[in-house]
Amino acid sequence: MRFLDSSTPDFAAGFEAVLATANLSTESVREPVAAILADIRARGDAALCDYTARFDRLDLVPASLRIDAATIDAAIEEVAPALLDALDLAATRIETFHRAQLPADLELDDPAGLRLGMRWTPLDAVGLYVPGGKASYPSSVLMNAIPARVAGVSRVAMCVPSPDGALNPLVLAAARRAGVSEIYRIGGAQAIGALAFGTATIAPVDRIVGPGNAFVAEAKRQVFGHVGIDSVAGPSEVVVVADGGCDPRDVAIDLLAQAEHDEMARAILITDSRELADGVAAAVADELSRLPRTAIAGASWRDHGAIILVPTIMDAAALSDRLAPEHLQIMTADPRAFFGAIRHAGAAFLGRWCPEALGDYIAGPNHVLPTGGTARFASGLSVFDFLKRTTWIESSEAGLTAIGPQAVALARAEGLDAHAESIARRLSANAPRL
Ligand SMILES: NC(=O)c1ccc[n+]([C@@H]2O[C@H](COP(=O)([O-])OP(=O)(O)OC[C@H]3O[C@@H](n4cnc5c(N)ncnc54)[C@H](O)[C@@H]3O)[C@@H](O)[C@H]2O)c1
Ligand SMILES: N[C@H](CO)Cc1c[nH]c[nH+]1
Ligand SMILES: [Zn+2]
Repeated sequence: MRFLDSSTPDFAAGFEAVLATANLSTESVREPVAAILADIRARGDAALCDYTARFDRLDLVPASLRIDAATIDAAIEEVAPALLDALDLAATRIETFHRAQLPADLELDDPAGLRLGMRWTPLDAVGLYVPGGKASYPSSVLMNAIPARVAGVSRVAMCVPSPDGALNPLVLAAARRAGVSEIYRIGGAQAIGALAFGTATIAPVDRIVGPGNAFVAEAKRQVFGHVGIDSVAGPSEVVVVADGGCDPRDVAIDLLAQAEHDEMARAILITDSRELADGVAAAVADELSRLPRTAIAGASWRDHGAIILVPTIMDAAALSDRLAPEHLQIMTADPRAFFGAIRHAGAAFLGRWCPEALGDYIAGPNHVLPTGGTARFASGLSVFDFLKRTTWIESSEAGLTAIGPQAVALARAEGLDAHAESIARRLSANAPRL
């Protein structure tokens, strides 16, 4: 963990180093991912089965890539009813929040006599990536699939790795609850390649969404253009802004809740209280000694963790914006005032009673969020990722007469005579000539 005091002369260099580790780079896996994608494109299912055997230690044949309905039914039978109820509450809340996002079509009466509009249409087929290497994520199934269904996508294909053949029953229950159409037991770059290019068993999709490790993130980046993708959601991150009124143990466990996702995850505290900073450092060490995922969380905290001391809590806003974190947890006396000063964050959690984990599971907004500083220009998953827009123009003869001559003039200025003629030939003889 790095400790930085913004009042010291070496702070700028130290903060640059924090920024450097926070910037998403998948450069180191660019070549292996390109090779996997090329192989999937060339050899389809056979390559998919080979990589699954190599990386997930699971021997498959093409017919066993897809998880059948009987396996899903049997898995759901295994899940405790109370857990299915919790899943259902989460699904209902996520559905309500995403339904409220649905945009209305636009239709304008134009003063020149045309009608102009914009119509939203759901995508036909999407691919959802649900991570499954170091942990299982039933919650990510809901977060990926529910917005797709709310948007009206008819084919929702999901890939989830099952290392050593282990399938999490709650992942399958979540897929059933959220209305996933097809589930494949594959992961990594090979799953992204199969969804993008298609194989004999898996039909290609139009857009691939969902978080994953560096291999998944880089594969999505490489298939972009052939298919659409959402933002690049890589290893998890949190910036916690906390003042001296907070309990150091609350802050410590909130930082570790992110660190336990991945050795590459990043958890950063910014505070105006030296006492809190020292208390959190001690509490993290203590909590790490008892947490089951101590190896992963400990490595993340050691290599990517930071505590930054600032003179006043509002000074934390500019630093947080430079990090543009996936999650920003605001534990200050007036969290709304602090949030008002923030421009870049995937999602914000306001107040001492709002740990980020509440948003991971059940609050309603999506937990698939931009990481690695990409919150500067990207947003979390929403119904908009599953919709596209078509604009439309309807013109009468009067409308064409009103604005056609200017279009003819512009077409001639571009030297595009067929464009000019296609309008000019429809203009009435007494329309103005420019
Ligand atoms: N941003 C978000 O919304 C969000 C949500 C949940 C999880 N996450 C992140 O998703 C990530 C999940 O990662 P994960 O590893 O647990 O699961 P994963 O499913 O993303 O990756 C597992 C796959 O990686 C591939 N792989 C592993 N080692 C490889 C190698 N050496 N060469 C080629 N391929 C290899 C394998 O095919 C394996 O199936 C974590 O970083 C977690 O923080 C992010
Ligand atoms: N915090 C993760 C996004 O970075 C999402 C998640 C799923 N389950 C638990 N957490
Ligand atoms: Zn989480």
